[in-house]
Amino acid sequence: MAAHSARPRLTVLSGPSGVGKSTVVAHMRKEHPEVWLSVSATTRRPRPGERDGVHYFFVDDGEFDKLIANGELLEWAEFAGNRYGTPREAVMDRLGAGEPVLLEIDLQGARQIRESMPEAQLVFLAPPSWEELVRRLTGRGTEAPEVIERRLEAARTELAAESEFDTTLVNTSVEDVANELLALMRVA
Ligand SMILES: Nc1ncnc2c1ncn2[C@@H]1O[C@H](COP(=O)(O)OP(=O)(O)OP(=O)(O)O)[C@@H](O)[C@H]1O
Ligand SMILES: Nc1nc2c(ncn2[C@@H]2O[C@H](COP(=O)(O)O)[C@@H](O)[C@H]2O)c(=O)[nH]1
Repeated sequence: MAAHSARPRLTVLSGPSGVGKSTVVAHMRKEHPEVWLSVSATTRRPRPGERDGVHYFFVDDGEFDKLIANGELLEWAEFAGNRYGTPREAVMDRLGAGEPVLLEIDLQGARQIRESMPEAQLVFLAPPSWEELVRRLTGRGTEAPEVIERRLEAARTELAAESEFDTTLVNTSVEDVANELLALMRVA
């Protein structure tokens, strides 16, 4: 098979908090439930409606320490006061079975994946503008003002790192971006 038609097997989706990563992925998976998304572990408290084992594995600091110590995380990072990590085994099982895998993680995690799995494709989701990013993050209504500030501070660093990624998608239309991501993953 020609190299250009090979299916990319691991795709990392990153971008500043509030840009719409979860919204795009949820839209994509409604049409294509076969796209497997890694469920991360986090020390963040659940938001209303978030379910353990579905949106995240919600753990305390001690449990997260153990995941790190036991080598159970493929990557992990501290983001805006909480820790987040990708459980290694489930990802490796899927990749071993030849299935496409999607990670939705922050810039620090994307950099770690680039180091450990250079064959992964890194996709950056960018906002149409800074003002729109602030509007989305604030409008979501899930974070206190001081947490929004921390996330926006991190967003400046993340936006400055766009050139480290293989591809940038601008999230103007959820549907368009979901289709572009599917095409990059060779699912549709
Ligand atoms: N294309 C879009 N146009 C307008 N609003 C959007 C668009 N995409 C997402 N949103 C809205 O922006 C807000 C943030 O989206 P979402 O929670 O998916 O972001 P995220 O990147 O996953 O954030 P985080 O990294 O903090 O988890 C939500 O209220 C969502 O409905
Ligand atoms: N490095 C990692 N980052 C992750 C992981 N899971 C999620 N995230 C990123 O954290 C921020 C904040 O998420 P939120 O749900 O609290 O809004 C966001 O950028 C996520 O993409 C992970 O396993 N590793």
